[in-house]
Amino acid sequence: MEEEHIEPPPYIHIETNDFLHRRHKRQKEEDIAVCECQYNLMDPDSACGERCWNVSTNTECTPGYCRCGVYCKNQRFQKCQYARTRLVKTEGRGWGLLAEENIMAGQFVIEYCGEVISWKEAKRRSQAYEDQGLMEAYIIYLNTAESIDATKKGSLARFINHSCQPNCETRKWNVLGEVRVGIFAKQDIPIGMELSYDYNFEWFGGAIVRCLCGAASCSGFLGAKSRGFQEATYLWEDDDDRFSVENIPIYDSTDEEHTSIPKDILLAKNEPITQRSNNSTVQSTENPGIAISNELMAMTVEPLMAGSNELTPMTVEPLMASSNGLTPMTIEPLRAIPMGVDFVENGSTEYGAQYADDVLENSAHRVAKLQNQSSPQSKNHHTELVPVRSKPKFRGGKAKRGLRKQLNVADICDRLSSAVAREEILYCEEVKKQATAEIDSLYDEIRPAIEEHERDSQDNVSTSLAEKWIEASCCKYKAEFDLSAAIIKNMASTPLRGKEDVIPGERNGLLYLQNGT
Ligand SMILES: C[S@@+](CC[C@H](N)C(=O)[O-])C[C@H]1O[C@@H](n2cnc3c(N)ncnc32)[C@H](O)[C@@H]1O
Repeated sequence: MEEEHIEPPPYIHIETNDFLHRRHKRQKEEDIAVCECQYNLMDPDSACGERCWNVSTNTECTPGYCRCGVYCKNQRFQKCQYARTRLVKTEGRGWGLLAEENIMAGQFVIEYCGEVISWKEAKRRSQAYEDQGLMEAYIIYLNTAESIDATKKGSLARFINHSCQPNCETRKWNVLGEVRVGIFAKQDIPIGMELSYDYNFEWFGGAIVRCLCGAASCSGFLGAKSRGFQEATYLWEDDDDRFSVENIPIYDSTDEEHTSIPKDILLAKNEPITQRSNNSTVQSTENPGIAISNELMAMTVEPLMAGSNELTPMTVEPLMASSNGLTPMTIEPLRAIPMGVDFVENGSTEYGAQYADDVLENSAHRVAKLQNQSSPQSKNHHTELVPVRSKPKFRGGKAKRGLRKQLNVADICDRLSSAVAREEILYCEEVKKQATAEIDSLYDEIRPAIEEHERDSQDNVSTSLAEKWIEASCCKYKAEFDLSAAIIKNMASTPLRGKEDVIPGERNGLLYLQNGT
């Protein structure tokens, strides 16, 4: 093995994010969340463990404010309390990171650090890196307005490879007023195993890379669910030839030897750049031997509702009709699934706070009517859905924004038999969540400015902040619209299934594979 002779291409190692387009936020005293924990020598869990309010809201305790003082266990990002890891050369996937100790499920592994840049800059850089022939992409989403670029500066987390069946996941934490991204173990990880997470929702894009994770559930390409990938491959257009990417240049990471970071973007050292080698020092996280099969067939879909409001049943060809023996089926039109209501497991339905009572009344009436009208097939799916009104609870202005009509995406996904359809909806939901989180964090920024303005009515709220707010609002509305559109499209154009058809182990319409299954 050449392990001792080769090194990864140079980069600048950092352990906290570097802010390029703005200053690090200063946490205001009134914004500091102080938990109720008090350290008790006899109970080690008393010092900000699972029961800590801050832990349950993914917020780190602020030193000097937490009563547990030095015993506080909820400052892991701040104290860089990382798991022990080791860099290794993998087969075909460049460098990777291994667990160098046994890691427990839920454990904080490492922070994904890099340069915090605006979304516009991320787009510009991503294109520039691609133009420079950089095959490894290190930009991930932080929120709808910002990204983290670990290309030139970063922590060891930049070496964690993607897997479609990963043992880690990313989680966002609030640390001293800033959002930071951590890699957390999804399961117990034994010493020596390669760490991986699913890039999909974080992936900024870049060259299209064939995924070599080897998982049985492999989606074929890195970030196949990412917006960048979908835009590049025109997934939802015309004949809906999703995943038919023959015309797009695909970078297969085993195809060629290549330099990782072009010399002109290196900041750390001016050393010769390490060539990618096919020598392997580790095995892939899962089944490295499994050949990648990505034979998804294009699906034929009749035009959506043919431009009329008449809701008539439509014929849909199933996905992969030739391989799984499914035959074309007739599905009920969308009316069988009333939108704008939240289907709850026990049959109750919650409406959003913004609906006036008469709207609620009408909706309830309509839902009940539709249920009576629906065919036996749709009855089978939806007869248990009974709308009930729940009074909105307003507590302060901020909560109001959160109380919009909610869709129960998990329930909707459970009704869809097409994995691709479910994935699209889950992707849109994730984007919507990020857009919501972004506007929530902006609210915290804009609120003090507004209050200040109201108090002494002198200064205006800064234009840039107001613009940011408007932009974030637009993003959020767009994300909500995209989610609704994805649901409508997929419910109307892909086969539905009954609750009884949901496979054990399935959640949100996705099957979660256990290790070794
Ligand atoms: C964040 S970097 C990960 C570290 C990278 N392997 C390195 O050597 O620096 C992401 C890049 O690693 C490669 N990569 C990560 N996961 C992969 C996978 N499952 N299959 C193929 N290539 C992968 C791709 O080139 C991708 O652009």
